Amino acid sequence: MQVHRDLDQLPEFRNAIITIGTFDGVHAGHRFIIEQLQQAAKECHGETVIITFDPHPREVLQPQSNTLRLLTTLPEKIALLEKEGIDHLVVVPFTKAFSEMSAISYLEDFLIQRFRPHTIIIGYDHRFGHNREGGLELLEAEQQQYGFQLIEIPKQVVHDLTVSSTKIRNSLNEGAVQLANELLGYTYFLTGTVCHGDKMGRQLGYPTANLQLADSRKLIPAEGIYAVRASINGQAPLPAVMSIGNRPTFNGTDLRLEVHIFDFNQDIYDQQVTVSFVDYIRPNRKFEKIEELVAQMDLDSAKAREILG
Ligand SMILES: Cc1cc2nc3c(=O)[nH]c(=O)nc-3n(C[C@H](O)[C@H](O)[C@H](O)COP(=O)(O)O)c2cc1C
Ligand SMILES: Nc1ncnc2c1ncn2[C@@H]1O[C@H](COP(=O)(O)OP(=O)(O)OP(=O)(O)O)[C@@H](O)[C@H]1O
Repeated sequence: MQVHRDLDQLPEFRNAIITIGTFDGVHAGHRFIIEQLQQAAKECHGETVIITFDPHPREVLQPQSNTLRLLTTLPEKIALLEKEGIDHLVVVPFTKAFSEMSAISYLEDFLIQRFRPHTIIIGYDHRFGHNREGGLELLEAEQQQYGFQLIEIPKQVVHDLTVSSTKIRNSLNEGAVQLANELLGYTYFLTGTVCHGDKMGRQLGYPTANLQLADSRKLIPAEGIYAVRASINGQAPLPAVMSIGNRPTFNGTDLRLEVHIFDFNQDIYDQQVTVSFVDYIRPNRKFEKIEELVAQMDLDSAKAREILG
C-alpha cells in the first residue's frame, strides 16, 4: 500500500476506485466498503484509493471539546488498511481552510481534479464540504458531467454499516470489550511503552508493566480488570491480566495501565507492548488490606487464564 500525505505529489491513478472517510477503527462496516472497492477495482483493472483525514475533522472543527477518542491511531489505521490490501491511502491534512471548501469545490477541485475517479463509493450518510452541505444528491447531479460511476451503500442493505465507530467507542467506555470486538471484527488493542511505576507490583507478587501511550487521543477502555494478550515488540502474544485504574487501595490519583504477564519474568522497561482486550473481569475496588487485594489478584489471574485458555 502506498501512503500519500502530500496532495501535490499524488501519482496519476489508473481507474481510481475511491472512497472517503475517517475509517477510525477499520471495523466490520468499513471492511464491507473495502470489499466493494476491491470488487469494483477488479472489474476495471483499477486501483483502490482510500482518502482519509488527519487530524480527525472533529479535532479541527471543535478544538475546544477535546473529548475525541480514537479507536485507531494513524499508524494503527495504516497497518490495518495495509492488511486489507488497499493500493493507496491518501492522508489529507485536514485544516480549517480545507473544511471551508464548498461542496462543489470539494467535488471539482479536490476529488475530480486530483483523483480522476473511475468510481466513487460512499456510504448512505456521507457528507462533505462546508457545513456538510454536500452528499449523495450532489454526486448524482454531477456524475454525468465528470463521467464517474457512483456506488451508494444503502443503510438497509448493509446492516454492518450502521455499526458506527461511536457504538464501538461506547462499548469500550463501558468495558463491554466482547461486544466492541464483535463489531470491530478483531480484538481491540492499544500499544504503550513500558515505564517505571512505584515498584510495588513485585512486592505484591504481581510485577506489572506500566504502559505509557504514544497518542493521548487513543481510547482507553473503562477502568477495571481485563483478560488480555500482551505482545512485546510485535512478538507472539502472551496471556496476561490488565488493570486500568487509579489504584484506589493506595489512594492513587492518576490513571494507570498495568499489565501482568503470566509465567514471565523479564525486564521489559522501555519496550513496546501491545495489549489486546479479550474480556472484562470486574471493576476496580478499594481494599482495606493489601492481602485482600492480593487474594483478589489471584482470583483475577485464575479467571483470566481460564478465559484465555
Ligand atoms: C489483576 C490486577 C487487579 C488489580 N485490582 C486492583 C483493585 O481492585 N484495586 C486497586 O486499588 N488496585 C488494583 N490493581 C492495581 C494494583 O494496586 C497495582 O498493580 C499495585 O499497586 C502496583 O502498582 P505500582 O504500579 O504503583 O507499583 C490491580 C492490579 C492487577 C494486576
Ligand atoms: N510477569 C511480568 N509482567 C509484567 N512485567 C514484568 C513481569 N515480570 C517482570 N516484569 C518487569 O518488572 C516490571 C514491573 O515491576 P514492578 O511492578 O515491581 O515495578 P514497576 O515498574 O513499579 O511497576 P508497577 O508500578 O506497575 O508495579 C515491568 O516493567 C517489567 O519490566
